[in-house]
Amino acid sequence: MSAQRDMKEKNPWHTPVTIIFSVIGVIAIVALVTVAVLQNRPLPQKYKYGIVLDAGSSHTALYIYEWPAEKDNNTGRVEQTLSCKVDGPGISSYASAPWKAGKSLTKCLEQARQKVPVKRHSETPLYLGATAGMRLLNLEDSSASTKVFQAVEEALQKFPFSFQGARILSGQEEGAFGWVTVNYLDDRLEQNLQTRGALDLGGASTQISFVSDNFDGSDSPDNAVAFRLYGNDYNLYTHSFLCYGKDQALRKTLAQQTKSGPGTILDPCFHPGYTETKNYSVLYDSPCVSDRKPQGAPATFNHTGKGNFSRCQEVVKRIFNFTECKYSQCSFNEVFQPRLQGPFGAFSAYYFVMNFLNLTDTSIPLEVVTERLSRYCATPWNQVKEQHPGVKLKYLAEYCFSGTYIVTLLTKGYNFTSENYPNIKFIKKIKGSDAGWTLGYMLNLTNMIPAEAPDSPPLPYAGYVSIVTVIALLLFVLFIFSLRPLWPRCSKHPQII
Ligand SMILES: O=P(O)(O)OP(=O)(O)OP(=O)(O)OC[C@H]1O[C@@H](n2cnc3c(O)ncnc32)[C@H](O)[C@@H]1O
Repeated sequence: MSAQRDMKEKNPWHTPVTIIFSVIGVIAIVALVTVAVLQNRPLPQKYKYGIVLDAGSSHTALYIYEWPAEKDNNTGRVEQTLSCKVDGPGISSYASAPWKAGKSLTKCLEQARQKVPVKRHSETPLYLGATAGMRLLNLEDSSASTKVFQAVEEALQKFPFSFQGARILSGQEEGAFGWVTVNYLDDRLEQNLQTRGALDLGGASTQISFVSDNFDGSDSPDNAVAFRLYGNDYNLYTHSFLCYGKDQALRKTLAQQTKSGPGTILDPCFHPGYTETKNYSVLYDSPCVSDRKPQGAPATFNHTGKGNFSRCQEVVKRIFNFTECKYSQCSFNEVFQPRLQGPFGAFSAYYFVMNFLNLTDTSIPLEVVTERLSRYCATPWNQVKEQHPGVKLKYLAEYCFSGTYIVTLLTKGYNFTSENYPNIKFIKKIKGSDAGWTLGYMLNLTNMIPAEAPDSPPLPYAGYVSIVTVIALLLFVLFIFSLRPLWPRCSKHPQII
């Protein structure tokens, strides 16, 4: 008893001090862990939005993009969150009743109004970019094109978004922004990987854009676009062929066959058994063919299918000029084109048509592609209609021509061969976003792709908090050990001093 009393008397404050330090330490740990957990708990994601209207020659489509609101320098990933196809034709078709062009857009804009949270409406930029249809209308009748834009702007300004204007994109912009879209979505720009060329087939124009080692723009400055993206320089080759979209190319091919204004044309690009009465003035109502309108032709002609792929290819080839080239190498129509390089993504009508024909797999050799097309073109029209009851008749009637045109454009026009044809990938979407110029256009106008690679902290935030917590714990344990001399002795045999 007296020994125990001795011990208590020697260290009267040992136990309370240790308890106080321990309590403080435990509180410190709990506080640290709470801070780390609170900092890292998933917050409800907030988004920003951007809207782009693609006013194409055949139709208009609205796309909404979203990206995380809290990212600095707009470095968050941009994704398509809604697409809306406007009913009716492209805005250039409303030249005689411009107000209808504006009205046609309202349904999709209403959808956008529902989709974008109300508190983001006023800060959401809204762009309209028009492509080859409006380029042609502007060439043909610039005052009609101005009126269509006025009507469209009036309609768009009625919505609560931040309207940034409606304009015609140049062919060069259309090609370059299509290339940016494809490579952004594939993460090839940020990661500095080999880029993918872009092949876009619209209704009125077609674009080819790619990076080639032997192109620095000096041969043909009009085809050069220089970009600095994420700290890397790109010298892009791009060309847009106006009147070589699939609808205008079809007009050109028909115009080739109706030069002398016959009453009937036997067209190898349409199925046997197909026959329609068509109007000459409708066929030649486009600047792509208007100068070739036959004199003294009847009002209508009989368009009759013969279904012959190789003869169709002969007719299609005649719409290209391969004879003249003032450069070291050309694609067609005296347009410079450097050596094809790298993988390619082919979208829009390239995809629609090749997907219908079951030919999106480019490991199918080109000879097999042409064999299949020959068989398809030779299929009687009635049989084709029976086999595809749900497909729009206009598209269905034209797939033989469209497939032949695509193969001819790629191989004879751009010089793809059996060796590099497999480098092409027919694509519609990449990671949920449509391939096309709209995303690249918005990224550019909102400065979403920095010229320099953003400086990133050496550690991600969660890693930083975890390391701080572990170090704090270690320090605390060391601290407790440093108090060892003050620890109460827990011996079964009390020491008597
Ligand atoms: O770029 P521009 O030349 O202005 O044309 P666009 O913007 O209207 O062109 P799209 O990419 O929307 O469409 C390209 C073409 O594909 C056609 N098209 C769309 N859907 C199709 C489908 O399912 N099958 C076949 N063709 C289709 C459409 O009519 C056009 O002729």
